[in-house]
Amino acid sequence: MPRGGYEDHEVRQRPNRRGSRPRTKIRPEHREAVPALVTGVDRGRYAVLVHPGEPHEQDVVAMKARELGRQRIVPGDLVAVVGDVTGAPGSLARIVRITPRRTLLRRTADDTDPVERVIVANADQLVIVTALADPEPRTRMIDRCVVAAYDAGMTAVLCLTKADLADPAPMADLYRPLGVDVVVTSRAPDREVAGLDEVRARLDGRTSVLVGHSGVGKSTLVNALVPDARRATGAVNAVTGRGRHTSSSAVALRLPGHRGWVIDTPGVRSFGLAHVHVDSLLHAFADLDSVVRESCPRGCTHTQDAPDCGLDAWVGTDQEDTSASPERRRRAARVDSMRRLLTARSATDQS
Ligand SMILES: Nc1nc2c(ncn2[C@@H]2O[C@H](COP(=O)(O)OP(=O)(O)OP(=O)(O)O)[C@@H](O)[C@H]2O)c(=O)[nH]1
Repeated sequence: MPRGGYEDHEVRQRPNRRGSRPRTKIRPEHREAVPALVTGVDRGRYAVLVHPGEPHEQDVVAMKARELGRQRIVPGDLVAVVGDVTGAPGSLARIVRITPRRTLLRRTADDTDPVERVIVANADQLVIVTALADPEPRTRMIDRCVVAAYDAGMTAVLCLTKADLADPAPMADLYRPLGVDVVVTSRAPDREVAGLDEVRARLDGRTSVLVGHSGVGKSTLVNALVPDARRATGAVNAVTGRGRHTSSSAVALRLPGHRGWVIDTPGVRSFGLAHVHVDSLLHAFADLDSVVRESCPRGCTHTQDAPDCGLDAWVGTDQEDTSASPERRRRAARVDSMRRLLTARSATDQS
Protein backbone atom coordinates (compact mmCIF):
# COMPACT_ATOMS: atom_id res chain seq x y z
CA MET A 1 0.00 0.00 0.00
CA PRO A 2 1.42 3.39 -0.88
CA ARG A 3 2.34 5.64 2.00
CA GLY A 4 -0.68 7.74 2.92
CA GLY A 5 -3.17 5.14 1.71
CA TYR A 6 -5.10 4.83 -1.50
CA GLU A 7 -7.01 7.47 -3.31
CA ASP A 8 -10.51 6.73 -4.49
CA HIS A 9 -9.51 6.27 -8.15
CA GLU A 10 -6.63 3.95 -7.25
CA VAL A 11 -8.84 1.23 -5.84
CA ARG A 12 -9.71 -1.11 -8.64
CA GLN A 13 -12.75 -3.27 -8.27
CA ARG A 14 -13.42 -6.50 -10.05
CA PRO A 15 -16.59 -8.49 -10.11
CA ASN A 16 -16.61 -11.57 -7.93
CA ARG A 17 -19.23 -14.16 -7.16
CA ARG A 18 -21.36 -11.64 -5.33
CA GLY A 19 -20.33 -8.89 -7.62
CA SER A 20 -20.02 -6.29 -4.91
CA ARG A 21 -16.76 -6.68 -3.01
CA PRO A 22 -13.81 -4.44 -3.70
CA ARG A 23 -10.64 -6.28 -4.69
CA THR A 24 -8.77 -5.01 -1.69
CA LYS A 25 -9.83 -4.68 1.90
CA ILE A 26 -7.95 -1.41 2.08
CA ARG A 27 -10.45 1.40 1.87
CA PRO A 28 -9.78 4.60 -0.01
CA GLU A 29 -9.15 7.54 2.28
CA HIS A 30 -11.15 10.12 0.40
CA ARG A 31 -9.05 13.01 1.56
CA GLU A 32 -11.14 15.32 -0.62
CA ALA A 33 -14.34 14.37 1.22
CA VAL A 34 -16.41 17.18 2.74
CA PRO A 35 -18.57 17.09 5.88
CA ALA A 36 -22.35 16.86 5.60
CA LEU A 37 -25.44 16.35 7.71
CA VAL A 38 -28.04 13.79 6.65
CA THR A 39 -31.49 15.42 6.67
CA GLY A 40 -33.62 12.77 4.99
CA VAL A 41 -33.55 9.26 3.61
CA ASP A 42 -35.77 7.86 0.91
CA ARG A 43 -35.28 4.59 -0.95
CA GLY A 44 -31.54 4.51 -0.96
CA ARG A 45 -31.15 8.21 -1.67
CA TYR A 46 -30.00 10.63 1.00
CA ALA A 47 -30.74 14.31 1.37
CA VAL A 48 -27.61 15.86 2.89
CA LEU A 49 -26.57 19.37 3.79
CA VAL A 50 -22.94 19.82 2.80
CA HIS A 51 -20.86 22.13 5.03
CA PRO A 52 -23.77 22.56 7.47
CA GLY A 53 -23.80 25.89 9.26
CA GLU A 54 -21.22 27.43 6.89
CA PRO A 55 -22.10 30.31 4.59
CA HIS A 56 -21.61 28.06 1.57
CA GLU A 57 -23.72 25.16 2.88
CA GLN A 58 -25.55 23.32 0.14
CA ASP A 59 -28.42 20.81 -0.14
CA VAL A 60 -27.21 17.81 -2.08
CA VAL A 61 -28.56 14.40 -3.01
CA ALA A 62 -26.23 11.48 -2.28
CA MET A 63 -26.00 7.72 -2.42
CA LYS A 64 -24.15 5.41 -0.09
CA ALA A 65 -20.72 4.24 -1.24
CA ARG A 66 -20.44 0.49 -1.70
CA GLU A 67 -17.66 0.28 0.81
CA LEU A 68 -20.11 1.15 3.60
CA GLY A 69 -21.89 -2.12 2.94
CA ARG A 70 -25.00 -2.64 5.02
CA GLN A 71 -24.32 0.14 7.51
CA ARG A 72 -27.44 2.20 7.93
CA ILE A 73 -27.35 5.94 7.48
CA VAL A 74 -30.10 7.90 9.22
CA PRO A 75 -31.17 11.53 9.63
CA GLY A 76 -28.86 13.33 12.03
CA ASP A 77 -25.84 11.36 10.86
CA LEU A 78 -22.72 13.40 10.23
CA VAL A 79 -21.04 12.00 7.16
CA ALA A 80 -18.27 12.65 4.65
CA VAL A 81 -19.23 12.95 1.00
CA VAL A 82 -17.30 12.93 -2.27
CA GLY A 83 -18.19 13.52 -5.89
CA ASP A 84 -20.54 16.16 -7.21
CA VAL A 85 -21.52 18.33 -4.25
CA THR A 86 -22.82 21.24 -6.31
CA GLY A 87 -26.43 20.30 -5.69
CA ALA A 88 -27.14 20.89 -9.39
CA PRO A 89 -30.26 19.15 -10.71
CA GLY A 90 -29.51 15.51 -11.42
CA SER A 91 -26.21 15.55 -9.54
CA LEU A 92 -25.40 12.75 -7.15
CA ALA A 93 -22.72 12.75 -4.46
CA ARG A 94 -21.44 9.73 -2.54
CA ILE A 95 -21.38 9.19 1.22
CA VAL A 96 -18.09 7.49 2.09
CA ARG A 97 -17.88 7.77 5.90
CA ILE A 98 -20.15 7.99 8.91
CA THR A 99 -18.81 9.97 11.87
CA PRO A 100 -19.10 8.12 15.22
CA ARG A 101 -22.50 8.91 16.71
CA ARG A 102 -23.02 10.86 19.91
CA THR A 103 -26.49 9.45 20.54
CA LEU A 104 -28.46 6.80 18.73
CA LEU A 105 -32.24 6.40 18.87
CA ARG A 106 -33.20 2.82 18.11
CA ARG A 107 -36.15 0.55 18.33
CA THR A 108 -36.82 -3.11 17.95
CA ALA A 109 -39.67 -4.09 15.64
CA ASP A 110 -41.39 -5.50 18.69
CA ASP A 111 -40.25 -6.79 22.06
CA THR A 112 -39.76 -10.35 20.90
CA ASP A 113 -37.94 -9.42 17.70
CA PRO A 114 -34.35 -8.53 18.49
CA VAL A 115 -33.68 -6.84 15.13
CA GLU A 116 -32.73 -3.27 15.89
CA ARG A 117 -33.67 -0.37 13.70
CA VAL A 118 -31.72 2.82 13.94
CA ILE A 119 -34.06 5.79 13.65
CA VAL A 120 -32.07 8.98 14.26
CA ALA A 121 -28.45 9.78 15.14
CA ASN A 122 -26.88 12.57 17.19
CA ALA A 123 -30.14 14.04 18.51
CA ASP A 124 -30.17 15.69 21.95
CA GLN A 125 -33.73 15.13 23.06
CA LEU A 126 -36.88 13.18 22.33
CA VAL A 127 -40.02 15.32 22.38
CA ILE A 128 -43.00 13.09 23.08
CA VAL A 129 -46.06 14.87 21.75
CA THR A 130 -49.17 13.79 23.64
CA ALA A 131 -52.69 15.21 23.57
CA LEU A 132 -54.32 15.71 26.97
CA ALA A 133 -57.59 14.62 25.35
CA ASP A 134 -58.89 13.59 21.94
CA PRO A 135 -57.11 11.17 21.79
CA GLU A 136 -56.62 10.30 25.47
CA PRO A 137 -52.99 10.12 26.63
CA ARG A 138 -51.47 6.65 26.68
CA THR A 139 -49.05 6.53 29.57
CA ARG A 140 -47.66 3.11 28.64
CA MET A 141 -46.66 4.45 25.27
CA ILE A 142 -45.11 7.57 26.81
CA ASP A 143 -43.15 5.46 29.30
CA ARG A 144 -41.75 3.41 26.46
CA CYS A 145 -40.68 6.55 24.62
CA VAL A 146 -38.89 7.76 27.76
CA VAL A 147 -37.05 4.44 28.01
CA ALA A 148 -36.03 4.67 24.35
CA ALA A 149 -34.75 8.24 24.86
CA TYR A 150 -32.71 7.36 27.93
CA ASP A 151 -31.30 4.28 26.24
CA ALA A 152 -30.28 6.46 23.30
CA GLY A 153 -28.38 8.86 25.57
CA MET A 154 -30.96 11.58 24.96
CA THR A 155 -33.10 13.58 27.37
CA ALA A 156 -36.89 13.43 27.22
CA VAL A 157 -39.42 16.24 26.91
CA LEU A 158 -43.15 15.70 27.21
CA CYS A 159 -45.12 18.15 25.08
CA LEU A 160 -48.72 18.12 26.26
CA THR A 161 -51.03 19.50 23.57
CA LYS A 162 -54.73 20.44 23.70
CA ALA A 163 -54.54 21.92 27.19
CA ASP A 164 -57.74 23.75 26.22
CA LEU A 165 -59.47 20.37 26.58
CA ALA A 166 -58.00 19.01 29.85
CA ASP A 167 -55.84 19.96 32.85
CA PRO A 168 -52.14 19.22 32.21
CA ALA A 169 -51.21 19.02 35.94
CA PRO A 170 -51.80 15.28 36.57
CA MET A 171 -49.73 14.24 33.54
CA ALA A 172 -46.99 16.71 34.41
CA ASP A 173 -46.86 15.31 37.97
CA LEU A 174 -46.57 11.80 36.61
CA TYR A 175 -43.53 12.58 34.46
CA ARG A 176 -41.51 15.19 36.31
CA PRO A 177 -40.16 12.63 38.83
CA LEU A 178 -38.65 10.81 35.84
CA GLY A 179 -36.56 13.85 34.98
CA VAL A 180 -38.80 14.54 31.99
CA ASP A 181 -39.26 18.21 31.12
CA VAL A 182 -42.87 19.15 30.49
CA VAL A 183 -44.15 21.85 28.12
CA VAL A 184 -47.80 22.60 27.47
CA THR A 185 -49.59 23.94 24.39
CA SER A 186 -53.20 24.67 23.57
CA ARG A 187 -55.23 26.08 20.74
CA ALA A 188 -58.56 27.78 20.50
CA PRO A 189 -60.44 27.12 17.24
CA ASP A 190 -58.95 29.09 14.34
CA ARG A 191 -56.27 30.52 16.59
CA GLU A 192 -52.52 30.20 16.73
CA VAL A 193 -51.05 27.56 19.01
CA ALA A 194 -50.46 29.02 22.50
CA GLY A 195 -47.40 28.02 24.53
CA LEU A 196 -45.07 27.95 21.54
CA ASP A 197 -42.50 30.25 23.14
CA GLU A 198 -41.92 27.72 25.89
CA VAL A 199 -41.54 24.95 23.32
CA ARG A 200 -39.14 27.07 21.26
CA ALA A 201 -37.04 27.79 24.34
CA ARG A 202 -36.77 24.05 24.96
CA LEU A 203 -35.73 23.35 21.34
CA ASP A 204 -33.31 26.26 21.06
CA GLY A 205 -29.88 25.24 19.82
CA ARG A 206 -30.63 21.52 20.01
CA THR A 207 -31.57 18.66 17.76
CA SER A 208 -34.96 17.32 18.83
CA VAL A 209 -36.79 14.26 17.62
CA LEU A 210 -40.59 14.58 17.67
CA VAL A 211 -42.71 11.47 18.14
CA GLY A 212 -46.44 11.19 18.64
CA HIS A 213 -49.51 9.22 17.73
CA SER A 214 -51.86 10.23 14.99
CA GLY A 215 -54.15 13.09 15.95
CA VAL A 216 -52.14 14.44 18.88
CA GLY A 217 -51.33 17.67 17.05
CA LYS A 218 -47.77 16.93 15.99
CA SER A 219 -48.22 18.31 12.47
CA THR A 220 -49.87 21.42 13.87
CA LEU A 221 -46.86 21.86 16.13
CA VAL A 222 -44.25 21.22 13.43
CA ASN A 223 -45.94 23.63 11.04
CA ALA A 224 -46.07 26.32 13.72
CA LEU A 225 -42.42 25.79 14.65
CA VAL A 226 -41.07 25.45 11.12
CA PRO A 227 -43.28 27.58 8.88
CA ASP A 228 -41.36 26.57 5.76
CA ALA A 229 -41.46 22.85 6.61
CA ARG A 230 -42.78 22.06 3.15
CA ARG A 231 -39.86 23.78 1.53
CA ALA A 232 -37.42 22.14 3.91
CA THR A 233 -38.59 18.68 2.87
CA GLY A 234 -37.94 19.70 -0.73
CA ALA A 235 -34.52 18.07 -0.70
CA VAL A 236 -36.12 14.69 -0.21
CA ASN A 237 -38.77 15.47 -2.79
CA ALA A 238 -36.05 16.22 -5.28
CA VAL A 239 -34.75 12.72 -4.64
CA THR A 240 -37.99 10.90 -5.30
CA GLY A 241 -39.16 13.21 -8.02
CA ARG A 242 -42.52 13.29 -6.34
CA GLY A 243 -44.32 16.55 -5.74
CA ARG A 244 -45.06 15.85 -2.11
CA HIS A 245 -43.17 14.36 0.72
CA THR A 246 -44.84 11.01 1.18
CA SER A 247 -42.00 9.10 2.79
CA SER A 248 -42.67 7.62 6.20
CA SER A 249 -39.04 7.95 7.28
CA ALA A 250 -37.69 10.64 9.55
CA VAL A 251 -36.81 14.04 8.14
CA ALA A 252 -34.76 16.84 9.70
CA LEU A 253 -36.21 20.35 9.56
CA ARG A 254 -34.25 23.38 10.53
CA LEU A 255 -35.76 25.82 13.00
CA PRO A 256 -35.97 29.45 11.78
CA GLY A 257 -32.82 31.46 12.40
CA HIS A 258 -30.70 28.28 12.44
CA ARG A 259 -31.73 27.76 16.06
CA GLY A 260 -31.59 23.99 15.98
CA TRP A 261 -33.21 21.06 14.22
CA VAL A 262 -36.49 19.26 14.57
CA ILE A 263 -36.58 15.71 13.29
CA ASP A 264 -40.09 14.58 12.48
CA THR A 265 -40.76 10.85 12.54
CA PRO A 266 -44.02 10.20 10.67
CA GLY A 267 -43.53 6.45 10.57
CA VAL A 268 -42.66 5.88 14.23
CA ARG A 269 -45.69 4.97 16.30
CA SER A 270 -44.19 2.72 18.94
CA PHE A 271 -40.92 1.62 20.43
CA GLY A 272 -40.02 -2.05 20.72
CA LEU A 273 -37.47 -2.17 23.52
CA ALA A 274 -35.96 -5.64 23.34
CA HIS A 275 -32.50 -4.12 22.90
CA VAL A 276 -32.63 -2.01 26.07
CA HIS A 277 -30.51 -3.17 29.02
CA VAL A 278 -31.41 -2.25 32.62
CA ASP A 279 -28.03 -0.57 33.08
CA SER A 280 -28.55 1.82 30.17
CA LEU A 281 -31.88 2.81 31.68
CA LEU A 282 -30.39 3.33 35.13
CA HIS A 283 -27.74 5.62 33.69
CA ALA A 284 -30.48 8.18 33.19
CA PHE A 285 -31.14 8.16 36.96
CA ALA A 286 -27.77 9.15 38.41
CA ASP A 287 -29.09 9.30 42.00
CA LEU A 288 -30.70 5.85 41.86
CA ASP A 289 -27.78 4.41 39.93
CA SER A 290 -25.36 5.18 42.76
CA VAL A 291 -27.77 3.70 45.37
CA VAL A 292 -28.08 0.53 43.31
CA ARG A 293 -24.32 0.22 42.91
CA GLU A 294 -23.68 0.58 46.60
CA SER A 295 -26.47 -1.38 48.18
CA CYS A 296 -28.21 -3.85 45.88
CA PRO A 297 -27.42 -7.58 46.07
CA ARG A 298 -25.83 -9.16 43.00
CA GLY A 299 -28.34 -9.86 40.27
CA CYS A 300 -30.96 -7.56 41.79
CA THR A 301 -33.71 -6.73 39.28
CA HIS A 302 -34.67 -3.51 41.17
CA THR A 303 -38.35 -4.25 40.66
CA GLN A 304 -41.04 -3.89 43.33
CA ASP A 305 -40.80 -7.54 44.35
CA ALA A 306 -36.99 -7.78 44.28
CA PRO A 307 -35.76 -8.97 47.70
CA ASP A 308 -33.41 -6.56 49.54
CA CYS A 309 -33.42 -4.03 46.71
CA GLY A 310 -31.35 -1.08 47.92
CA LEU A 311 -33.90 1.35 46.51
CA ASP A 312 -36.46 0.35 49.18
CA ALA A 313 -34.06 1.14 51.99
CA TRP A 314 -33.20 4.45 50.29
CA VAL A 315 -36.84 5.49 50.27
CA GLY A 316 -37.51 4.34 53.86
CA THR A 317 -39.36 1.35 55.18
CA ASP A 318 -42.95 2.52 55.44
CA GLN A 319 -43.96 4.07 52.16
CA GLU A 320 -47.60 4.21 53.23
CA ASP A 321 -46.76 6.58 56.07
CA THR A 322 -48.80 9.69 55.26
CA SER A 323 -46.71 11.81 57.60
CA ALA A 324 -43.64 10.98 55.51
CA SER A 325 -41.28 13.88 54.92
CA PRO A 326 -41.34 15.67 51.54
CA GLU A 327 -37.90 14.21 50.86
CA ARG A 328 -39.13 10.69 51.47
CA ARG A 329 -42.15 11.29 49.24
CA ARG A 330 -39.86 12.65 46.53
CA ARG A 331 -37.66 9.56 46.73
CA ALA A 332 -40.68 7.25 46.68
CA ALA A 333 -42.06 8.98 43.56
CA ARG A 334 -38.71 8.70 41.84
CA VAL A 335 -38.28 5.00 42.61
CA ASP A 336 -41.89 4.24 41.63
CA SER A 337 -41.39 6.05 38.34
CA MET A 338 -38.14 4.28 37.54
CA ARG A 339 -39.80 0.94 38.32
CA ARG A 340 -42.65 1.89 36.05
CA LEU A 341 -40.13 2.29 33.24
CA LEU A 342 -38.54 -1.05 34.08
CA THR A 343 -41.97 -2.61 33.67
CA ALA A 344 -42.64 -0.67 30.47
CA ARG A 345 -39.37 -1.99 29.11
CA SER A 346 -40.36 -5.61 29.47
CA ALA A 347 -44.11 -5.35 28.83
CA THR A 348 -45.20 -6.70 25.49
CA ASP A 349 -48.28 -4.50 25.31
CA GLN A 350 -47.26 -1.45 23.30
CA SER A 351 -50.47 0.50 23.68
N1 LIG B 1 -58.44 21.56 20.78
C1 LIG B 1 -57.24 21.49 20.22
N2 LIG B 1 -57.10 20.88 19.02
C2 LIG B 1 -55.87 20.82 18.47
C3 LIG B 1 -54.74 21.35 19.11
N3 LIG B 1 -53.64 21.11 18.33
C4 LIG B 1 -54.10 20.44 17.25
N4 LIG B 1 -55.44 20.28 17.33
C5 LIG B 1 -56.32 19.58 16.35
O1 LIG B 1 -56.12 18.19 16.46
C6 LIG B 1 -56.28 17.58 15.18
C7 LIG B 1 -55.05 16.72 14.84
O2 LIG B 1 -53.94 17.59 14.65
P1 LIG B 1 -52.70 17.21 13.71
O3 LIG B 1 -51.70 18.29 13.86
O4 LIG B 1 -53.16 16.88 12.33
O5 LIG B 1 -52.25 15.88 14.43
P2 LIG B 1 -51.06 14.88 14.07
O6 LIG B 1 -50.51 14.44 15.35
O7 LIG B 1 -50.11 15.48 13.14
O8 LIG B 1 -51.83 13.70 13.41
P3 LIG B 1 -51.54 13.00 12.01
O9 LIG B 1 -51.54 14.11 10.99
O10 LIG B 1 -52.66 12.03 11.86
O11 LIG B 1 -50.19 12.33 12.18
C8 LIG B 1 -56.50 18.70 14.19
O12 LIG B 1 -57.91 18.79 13.97
C9 LIG B 1 -55.99 19.92 14.92
O13 LIG B 1 -56.66 21.10 14.53
C10 LIG B 1 -54.92 21.98 20.39
O14 LIG B 1 -53.98 22.47 21.04
N5 LIG B 1 -56.19 22.01 20.89
